[in-house]
Amino acid sequence: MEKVAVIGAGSWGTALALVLADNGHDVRLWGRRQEQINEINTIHTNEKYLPGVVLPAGIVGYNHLKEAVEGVRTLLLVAPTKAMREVLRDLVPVLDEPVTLVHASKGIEPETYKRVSEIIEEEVPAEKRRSIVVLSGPSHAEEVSLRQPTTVTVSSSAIEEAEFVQDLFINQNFRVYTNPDIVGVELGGALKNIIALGAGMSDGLGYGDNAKAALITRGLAEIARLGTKMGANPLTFSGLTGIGDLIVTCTSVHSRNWRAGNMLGKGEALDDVLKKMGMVVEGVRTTKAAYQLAKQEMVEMPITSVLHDVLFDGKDAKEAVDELMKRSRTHEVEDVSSLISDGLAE
Ligand SMILES: NC(=O)C1=CN([C@@H]2O[C@H](COP(=O)(O)OP(=O)(O)OC[C@H]3O[C@@H](n4cnc5c(N)ncnc54)[C@H](OP(=O)(O)O)[C@@H]3O)[C@@H](O)[C@H]2O)C=CC1
Ligand SMILES: O=C(CO)COP(=O)(O)O
Repeated sequence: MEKVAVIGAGSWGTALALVLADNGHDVRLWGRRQEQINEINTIHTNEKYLPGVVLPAGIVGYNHLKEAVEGVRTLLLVAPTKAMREVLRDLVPVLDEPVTLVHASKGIEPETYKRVSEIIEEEVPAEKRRSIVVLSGPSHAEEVSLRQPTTVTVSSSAIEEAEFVQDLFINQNFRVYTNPDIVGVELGGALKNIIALGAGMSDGLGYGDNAKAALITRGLAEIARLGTKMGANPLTFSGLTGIGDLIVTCTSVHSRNWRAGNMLGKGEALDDVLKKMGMVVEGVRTTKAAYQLAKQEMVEMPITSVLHDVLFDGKDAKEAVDELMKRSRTHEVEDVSSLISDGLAE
């Protein structure tokens, strides 16, 4: 049995705390609102984020970070990407021993283009961390908390640390794989949220399954294009954290990104949509980050680019689709076009 502190009592932190408690670990779930922590400790629910779910008694809520992390060797960080630096800056002074830092957040920071593991590396001094491990994959909190079959991947540069985390979480409902490609695992998880916004928008506009299949497939192509440019293994994008997460987020009504996109497609304004959601919609900030990063790296990302214009420049969603459909003709598989331009195939 391990002592694990889960930092972030939103939907995903609470669902992962439930998996750890089911596995018999001593789970401390930290949240910043005292009334939420009282609810977790007295009636064992977190109604705002996981309505109807009764939490195992093995989850104890904490409102004070220092108390939550005392004597703990493993921390699971599940704050929205936007809040990650702030949370880490509060956390570092209360860490006495080096810890394994697992994170399960999916985003890229717009100002720096940093992945979450890079933010952790910057904020937590080397002497306070054993390793950084990423947990990602097709996994909605709503289904995990009902103990429905789910698969995820953990990734770390230290395989024994990834296997340690695999063992912490794995059970008959929650199957955990390892993959050493941190860059690919994190970029797949972050960038799929952009495409999910687009899939929701397409549904909101009244387009059908053909359009959604196109978005998923061409979305994967541009995710892999940027990902490999940033150093990822292209094979990672055909795994759970690539196509797997893209499928679930583009097709599930649980997806906050899909739902936000759907409202945008129906003509609602971004600010109103975000207010209505009441939960984090990571794809919005990640669209900004990916759009700028792709420009800097000179990587073509047509879907991300039109979505950026819809979200931040007032482009009409229907016009954005027209623009995508009217792009000049091209090959489906880039390797073919480079072979042709090199005169090696025709
Ligand atoms: N939900 C899911 O199914 C999945 C989510 N993820 C990822 O997990 C991450 C967290 O998402 P999720 O749990 O769904 O988000 P939610 O919107 O459900 O919850 C957000 C949580 O973060 C807290 N929070 C927000 N801002 C701050 C801050 N500045 N300081 C401290 N805590 C803060 C909120 O606290 P408060 O209630 O007090 O506002 C709340 O506990 C995201 O990166 C998401 O992409 C990944 C896989 C699945
Ligand atoms: O990452 C997720 C599922 O794997 C959650 O996606 P949403 O944030 O769109 O709900």
